[in-house]
Amino acid sequence: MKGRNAASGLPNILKKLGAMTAIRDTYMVEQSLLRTLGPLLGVLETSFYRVEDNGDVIRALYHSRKVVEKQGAKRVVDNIEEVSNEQEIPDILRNLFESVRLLRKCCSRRSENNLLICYPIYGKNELVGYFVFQRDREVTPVEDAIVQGVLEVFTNYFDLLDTSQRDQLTGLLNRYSLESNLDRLWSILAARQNDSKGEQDKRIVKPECYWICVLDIDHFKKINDEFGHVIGDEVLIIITRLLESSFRQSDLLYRYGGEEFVAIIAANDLDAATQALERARHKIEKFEFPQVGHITISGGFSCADLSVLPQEIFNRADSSLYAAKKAGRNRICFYDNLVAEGVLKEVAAGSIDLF
Ligand SMILES: Nc1nc2c(ncn2[C@@H]2O[C@H](COP(=O)(O)OP(=O)(O)OP(=O)(O)O)[C@@H](O)[C@H]2O)c(=O)[nH]1
Repeated sequence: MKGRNAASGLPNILKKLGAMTAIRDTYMVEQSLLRTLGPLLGVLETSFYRVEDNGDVIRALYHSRKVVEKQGAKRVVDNIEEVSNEQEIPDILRNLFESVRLLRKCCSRRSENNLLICYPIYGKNELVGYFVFQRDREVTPVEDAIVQGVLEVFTNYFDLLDTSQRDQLTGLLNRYSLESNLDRLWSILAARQNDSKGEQDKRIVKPECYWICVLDIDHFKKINDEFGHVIGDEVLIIITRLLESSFRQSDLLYRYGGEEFVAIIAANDLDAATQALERARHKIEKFEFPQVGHITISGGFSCADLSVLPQEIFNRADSSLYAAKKAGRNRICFYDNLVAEGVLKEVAAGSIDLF
């Protein structure tokens, strides 16, 4: 793309920015960023790596486009793949990330016949990710200005959306965000199922299952009544931090209601999921809360089974939480076990609409 072409592509760029800012879901906005920048730079593959505070990659998005010809007509087909806990980032890319992080600007590395080019992405002045693509030549000053501009619109809009999806007291994702993420999770699982029928991508380490857990603080009303709402709020914040430190960065944690949290965690099997949840419960049980002393939580969880509606899985976890409360609190119950023990009756899939 020469300078002249880039300028003449302005209406197209504005159209794409308009489309990007019409989206109301943070994950879709990330995808839209790649769909916008790939064609602008004339490349077929782009990637976005989201990083946590210490610089570790927590999520990667890979976008690819190819032109397919069917009955004489050409069509562009694009594909987005999302990977949590990406394990196999090549050394050359890690090295490039490090330079970009230290220099706080776009850097490139020669890789065989191509250049690997990486831009830093900032949110609230902190590094939040990298935008990466490969090409046979460096970016021109005009392209550079366009990429920087698009990245700036992206981060400003992303921050705005992210704020609207977060609970103000704890900073956790809110109930509205859970609703959209549950549907998204089901789409990812469906894509994986199709994937496993075809050729598997060896690069991706896929957890076998996601688990949805509803957690609730025990006797929280008593804490408010005895110590006041300010202390109650402090307890909510401390419990949030304890839960966050018990799960992986790539797991999702929501404040669903007053003293109710929802965790969506990736784990290979029931044992691993139980361990993660028990670790969280135990951490809270052991903690000495200022003024209040010891507090416990109860929880119920279920496996994200694709053949069942997301709302129904949530309902299973929620009824398991109710069973945990009834059984004496300070415990986490698994839905299938409760059904096998006859404590809960299996509800027909899809018959309940919670949201
Ligand atoms: N401090 C504070 N309290 C809240 C907030 N949101 C909800 N609550 C309180 O949370 C309490 C929830 O009480 P209940 O639903 O009766 O549950 P509980 O006392 O925890 O009892 P169990 O769940 O049965 O163990 C109520 O007193 C609410 O006022 C909040 O943002 N801050």
